[in-house]
Order: sequence, then C-alpha cells, then structure tokens
Amino acid sequence: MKNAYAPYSNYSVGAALVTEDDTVYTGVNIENASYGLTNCAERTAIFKAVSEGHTHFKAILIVNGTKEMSKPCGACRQVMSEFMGPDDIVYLTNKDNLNKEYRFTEILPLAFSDKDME
Ligand SMILES: O=c1ccn([C@H]2C[C@H](O)[C@@H](CO)O2)c(=O)[nH]1
Ligand SMILES: [Zn+2]
Repeated sequence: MKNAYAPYSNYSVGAALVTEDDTVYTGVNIENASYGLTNCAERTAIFKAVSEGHTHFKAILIVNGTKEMSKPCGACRQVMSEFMGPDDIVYLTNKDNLNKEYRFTEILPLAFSDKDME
C-alpha cells in the first residue's frame, strides 16, 4: 500500500493474492491524470500473477488506509471471477487490520462466466 500511486484520490490501496501453488503477488492502485485509466490494486496484483503464469488464486486480501473496510469495485470483482472459484476466499480489511472474510460467491453472486456462452 505504501507504493500506491494515488495523487488524485489520495486513497491508497494494497492487494495480495495467493496462487494455487502458494506464490504471493502484491499490487497497488495506480492512478492516471486521465482518471479512467486508473488500475485498482486488485487488478494490478492479478495481472502481475497472470503475466507470470498463474491463473488460479485461492485467496486475495485487499487493504486501504482508512477506517472503512476495503470493497473491490465491480470491474475488479468481474476480473477476479475469471481466476477464482465460488469457495475461494476474499479478505477485506482496513487500516486497523479489521479482517472480514468472504467466499468469492458472496461478493459476486450470479457472476457472468465462460459457461454462459456455451
Ligand atoms: O477496491 C478498490 C477500490 C478503489 N481502488 C482505487 C482506485 C482509485 O485509485 C482509488 C479511488 O477509487 O482507489 C482500488 O484500488 N481498489
Ligand atoms: Zn477495482
């Protein structure tokens, strides 16, 4: 989270995921003067992992520097659904390490997937 590049929102986010073979990848949010090009911390971690050959994650943790629990945006939930199963774990935390634990399907019920196109 200390490496977040968030000069526009001043809202720093960090993410850490664990792959099936217990490799950890971290990510931070990376903002842009053209706001829509911002990449969230979760997607940074996911894209780092996928680009190194990992496409199944058993858990992801998201942390931010406020007292409010982190909540991944809709775009990140959809990207997570590509690489996480319904029972994989999502830890949502805050600056005080409040740790709320969810199954993936709880944070994205009715996810659209490749199965919908068969
Ligand atoms: O779960 C979240 C929510 C927001 N952000 C980032 C995007 C942007 O840089 C800033 C404000 O939306 O926080 C994340 O990285 N992850
Ligand atoms: Zn997001």
